[in-house]
Amino acid sequence: MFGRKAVDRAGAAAVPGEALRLEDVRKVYGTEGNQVVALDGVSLSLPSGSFTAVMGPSGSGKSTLLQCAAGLDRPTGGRVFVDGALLAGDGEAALTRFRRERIGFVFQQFNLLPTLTVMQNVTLPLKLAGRKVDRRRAQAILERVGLGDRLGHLPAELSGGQQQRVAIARALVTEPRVVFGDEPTGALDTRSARDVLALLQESVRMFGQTVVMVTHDPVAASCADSVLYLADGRIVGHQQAPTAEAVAERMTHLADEVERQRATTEAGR
Ligand SMILES: Nc1ncnc2c1ncn2[C@@H]1O[C@H](COP(=O)(O)OP(=O)(O)OP(=O)(O)O)[C@@H](O)[C@H]1O
Repeated sequence: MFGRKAVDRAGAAAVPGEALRLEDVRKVYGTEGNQVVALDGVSLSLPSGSFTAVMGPSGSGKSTLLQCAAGLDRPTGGRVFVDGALLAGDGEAALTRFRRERIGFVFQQFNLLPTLTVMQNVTLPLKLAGRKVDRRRAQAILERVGLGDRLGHLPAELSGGQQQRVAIARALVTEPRVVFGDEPTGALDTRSARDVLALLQESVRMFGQTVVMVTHDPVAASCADSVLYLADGRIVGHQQAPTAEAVAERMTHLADEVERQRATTEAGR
């Protein structure tokens, strides 16, 4: 008897302990003659319980990578596996189901529903997925993010940092295989950003959550276990146990390198 994870529908063997795998993922925007290659053959494997930051110059493909890995968009080529399950199937409904079952997402602008209370926002993903709404569990998660006394408040009655903590609770409530963050601290002041990063770290260290976060901020990236560097749609580097200084230095080199390569390409035209 094969377990769910033993063999996926495409026949590739799942790797134990692997939360996310991308195989030669490509994303091309636009139509012929006017194409942008946003991802140019990205392959990666992230273990369960890891915290990864994705960095790279503007336009290097970070958001596209996240969108494709999280099932918010479909790659043009290659394969994405979340917890051994292949992101496949036709149409939006299949993609939506995949996301609801396996993915949590935290956006830069929080994306809470303004007319719903904190508790209603957090339990919404369970309702949408047709799952039992365990209010006690939702409350426990909200207590964990420090908002146990704000259950009946509306998002507009909270600070930006508090709203992002609600968004994290909402992402965690379905027990997703991977939580993706697209600049989750981008709209926050330093202190709120620190709180949000500490929460993400805690979810990884204490609860074995897998987190992948795009950021422009070397300090935020240094909270992750490792950093992946993208340039022109490709992974060009990987750093373990990053410090903010090391990340900032790498980014400076990367920006110079990209600038040099672009100048060489322009000169060759
Ligand atoms: N919907 C789209 N249609 C056409 N081109 C797009 C689209 N989305 C992104 N691109 C292009 O794909 C490339 C990668 O964009 P992406 O947003 O992934 O980069 P990024 O690294 O997240 O950039 P930033 O740091 O500025 O947010 C860019 O050249 C961008 O212009």
